[in-house]
Amino acid sequence: MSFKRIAIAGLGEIGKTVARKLAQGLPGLVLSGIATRDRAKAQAWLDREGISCSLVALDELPEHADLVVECAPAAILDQICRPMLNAGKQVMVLSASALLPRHDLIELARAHGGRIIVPTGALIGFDAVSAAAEGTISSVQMITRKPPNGLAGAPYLVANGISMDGLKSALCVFKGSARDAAAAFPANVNVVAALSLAGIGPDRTTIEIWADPAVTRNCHQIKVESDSANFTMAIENIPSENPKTGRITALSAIAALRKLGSPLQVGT
Ligand SMILES: NC(=O)C1=CN([C@@H]2O[C@H](COP(=O)(O)OP(=O)(O)OC[C@H]3O[C@@H](n4cnc5c(N)ncnc54)[C@H](O)[C@@H]3O)[C@@H](O)[C@H]2O)C=CC1
Ligand SMILES: O=C([O-])CC(=O)C(=O)O
Repeated sequence: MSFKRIAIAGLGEIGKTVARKLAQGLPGLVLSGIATRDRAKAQAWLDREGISCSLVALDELPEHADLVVECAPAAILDQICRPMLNAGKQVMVLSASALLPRHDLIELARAHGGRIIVPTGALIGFDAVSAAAEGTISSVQMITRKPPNGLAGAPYLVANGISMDGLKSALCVFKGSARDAAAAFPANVNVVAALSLAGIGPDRTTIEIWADPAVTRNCHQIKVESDSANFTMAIENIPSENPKTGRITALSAIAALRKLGSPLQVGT
């Protein structure tokens, strides 16, 4: 059996969970490298976990992997994707907000026979959305409610002087397109960026973002109207140790990896 070599870029909340699972074993896949900012810290973590894996530089990833799971800060998306895609390889992108304005990376994948895979991540129902998109979708509307600490520090809040401190009741902090939301909240609503790529694009997909001290989970509601079906979907994500990131995100990446090596594929 030939194994697909999987590397991880970014050993944070998502990267650690994916690394653990790959080290335990996913059929047909092998953990082949990790690119991280702080090598000493990463090595100490690998030692504690009993995982043996080379630490590599971002530009060395194509030598070590057939597919890289990108789970790093949005700012370094290009440094991860470009070398891999130039080499005709695959990148699983979690930083979907950063991908939204980067159509050139999709063109690069096309030009070199590479591939960008965006898993459903912290959201739900991309099977139904992409099926409906084969017909005609008239609207995709999303409402996100997060505990205030799941939004704190977002560039839009900082630029507009909106503080999350001592918030007593739910506050709508943003209403607009997925494109504008991804730029305004790059580490908080990757979900709407990915949803827009699955459906009708970043300008027609809309979102309201609420900071809500009454919720403890990252809650997303989606309403889709189309000529094949109307549907509403909701998910309440338990935040991980990183309050911005739901626990299910890493599991979605693992499920997408598992599909790569599986003889049975269920769902679109
Ligand atoms: N698509 C989706 O549904 C979701 C996407 N995300 C996104 O996924 C990405 C990862 O999320 P988390 O794991 O929660 O973030 P995290 O902040 O826990 O981990 C990111 C890791 O990247 C490392 N890093 C920083 N600079 C680096 C460099 N130059 N080279 C290699 N590594 C570097 C950091 O040290 C950190 O360990 C973020 O962009 C986040 O916004 C998060 C949740 C849902
Ligand atoms: O999309 C994101 O960046 C994270 C998110 O909303 C969640 O984990 O529920």
